[in-house]
Amino acid sequence: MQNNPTWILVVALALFDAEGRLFLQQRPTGKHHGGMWEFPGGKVEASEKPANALVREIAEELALAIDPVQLEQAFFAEEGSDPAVVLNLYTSRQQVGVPQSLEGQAWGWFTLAEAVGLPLAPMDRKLLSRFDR
Ligand SMILES: Nc1nc2c([nH]c(=O)n2[C@H]2C[C@H](O)[C@@H](COP(=O)(O)OP(=O)(O)OP(=O)(O)O)O2)c(=O)[nH]1
Repeated sequence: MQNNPTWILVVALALFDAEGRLFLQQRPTGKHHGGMWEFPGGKVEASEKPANALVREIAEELALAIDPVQLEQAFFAEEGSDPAVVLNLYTSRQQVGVPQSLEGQAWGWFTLAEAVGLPLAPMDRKLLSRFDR
């Protein structure tokens, strides 16, 4: 990617458990949208394919081994400028163990009704609204 990109690509995961609850985590205070809840994920590096970046981010944040074969492309959102942030959301129903909070973030499993009641980062709220309740 260029030194001053006009847009950046972020990948995120809507991970559902066996009861259909959704995994969300809280952004650390002091960061952009600090304290707000989000789908786990992060920025795609220049040398990476998006799905590989997602697997890396989930391992780094939660010590979970996400199987790329079980990822489905879902929705995207775009926000801002200089740079614009493009967020690609994937879904997975892979049954994972208990996530570990490797970055100290709060997390939980939420029904969709519970999730909409959380203070969500703006694009995460937009994306969440795409799921049927
Ligand atoms: N999930 C989410 N990310 C957003 C939104 N709006 C927005 O600018 N972002 C940005 C914040 C971050 O730059 C990026 C998400 O990547 P990340 O989770 O790796 O960000 P970060 O703050 O931990 O990393 P960094 O900037 O410290 O390198 O997307 C939003 O509504 N939801």
